Amino acid sequence: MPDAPEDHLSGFVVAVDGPSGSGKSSVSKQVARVLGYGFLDTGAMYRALTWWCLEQGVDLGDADAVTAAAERFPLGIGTDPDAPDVTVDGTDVATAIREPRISTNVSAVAKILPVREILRVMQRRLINEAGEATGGVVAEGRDITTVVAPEAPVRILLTASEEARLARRSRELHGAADANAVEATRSQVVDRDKADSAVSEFTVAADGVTTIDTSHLDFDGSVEAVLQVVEAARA
Ligand SMILES: Nc1ncnc2c1ncn2[C@@H]1O[C@H](COP(=O)(O)OP(=O)(O)O)[C@@H](O)[C@H]1O
Ligand SMILES: Nc1ccn([C@H]2C[C@H](O)[C@@H](COP(=O)(O)OP(=O)(O)O)O2)c(=O)n1
Repeated sequence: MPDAPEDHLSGFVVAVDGPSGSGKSSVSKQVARVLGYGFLDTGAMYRALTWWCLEQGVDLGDADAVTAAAERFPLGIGTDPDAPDVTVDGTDVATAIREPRISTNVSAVAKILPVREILRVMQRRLINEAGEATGGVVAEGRDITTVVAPEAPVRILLTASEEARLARRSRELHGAADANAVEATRSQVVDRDKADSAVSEFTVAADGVTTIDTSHLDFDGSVEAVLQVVEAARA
């Protein structure tokens, strides 16, 4: 009997996990561009599901209702690093899913284990489709190295100090990293990571996972550090 589609991974998979603001999305996207690989932002999937539940008036505290929404989730997600579109039932939600109302609610959705299992299956299918199309994929999130693609040949935990992560997110959201801007960002970074840590281990590297601390690296340095781990694995 042939393997079920999710039984093995197609293409060369680079799995990247880490806390908010560590640089997962931006660094992984650039690594995918350099390698000519696909790119999968799994956080965008949790965000889009949260957007859809809110849109439909689903009570995020009702795990059965959110799971039912996940079962019929009409998500479209691009894996081209230059066009990572996100649509829900044909509506472009790429900008809407970055709004604070989604950032503050997404952990409630991500903590529901049957929802995680539904998205895990979708994520493996997307990784395989992208891997078949381009030869490889860089997939990033919170549980890619441990749950979604634990057999990936490259598994990286991207970390950075809380101070560095707060400053980056603050600059991104408020254009500044002064004390007020950092305080306004804290709940979206620190509190969310605490909530997300209940269901995924992304603060300590699992066995076989390489930690890259980007606290003192600039963006290009972080990209280079990831590429070096990939090159070592392919050598
Ligand atoms: N090594 C780095 N040094 C400085 N800024 C960075 C670095 N990596 C990412 N950034 C910036 O920090 C912000 C958050 O990065 P992002 O990739 O969204 O993090 P994550 O996906 O882990 O939450 C972005 O504005 C990004 O350009
Ligand atoms: N593989 C993943 C990816 C994201 N999540 C959850 C946890 C996060 O709070 C949200 C949003 O993830 P996202 O990567 O967009 O968040 P940050 O950019 O790191 O702030 O989704 C998850 O539980 N598992």
